[in-house]
Amino acid sequence: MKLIIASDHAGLELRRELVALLSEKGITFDDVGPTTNASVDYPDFAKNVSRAVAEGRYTHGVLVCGTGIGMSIVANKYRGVRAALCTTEFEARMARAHNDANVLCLGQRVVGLGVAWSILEAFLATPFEGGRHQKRVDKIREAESENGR
Ligand SMILES: O=C[C@H](O)[C@H](O)[C@H](O)COP(=O)(O)O
Repeated sequence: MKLIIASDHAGLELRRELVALLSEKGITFDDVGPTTNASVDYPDFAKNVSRAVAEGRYTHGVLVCGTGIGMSIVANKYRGVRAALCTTEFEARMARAHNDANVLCLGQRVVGLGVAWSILEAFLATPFEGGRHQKRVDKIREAESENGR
């Protein structure tokens, strides 16, 4: 697993807390900012992470903004990126097991640290089930091709 994480200003605090927990647990990652809480545009950070996952430089990405919505909208524009906005651990497990999601989006203004950490842990620990879900993921790829992504 190769993990990359970023946020905007509205997700900065939660990102910092998650990054501290990842380090504590010995999980390696690259944190690509931002480094100050100055207001920034979430698409700029979503693009960096999504491009890195789309190009195969990272296997998993995490994006945090105020709601997680803007980040997920941008991330899902990238071919090969399956971004899931999760507010519960169950959603994170399903996003991995059924959808083979490779980018997790979180909202700092929506979930607290405890819930966010349980979501992230589930996201990182749950394997894709394959089987009947594989052909559905293949159809997502077909949809990307149809739309010129
Ligand atoms: O989907 C967008 C995100 O939630 C942004 O983090 C949010 O829109 C930023 O809002 P503001 O500029 O008011 O902090």
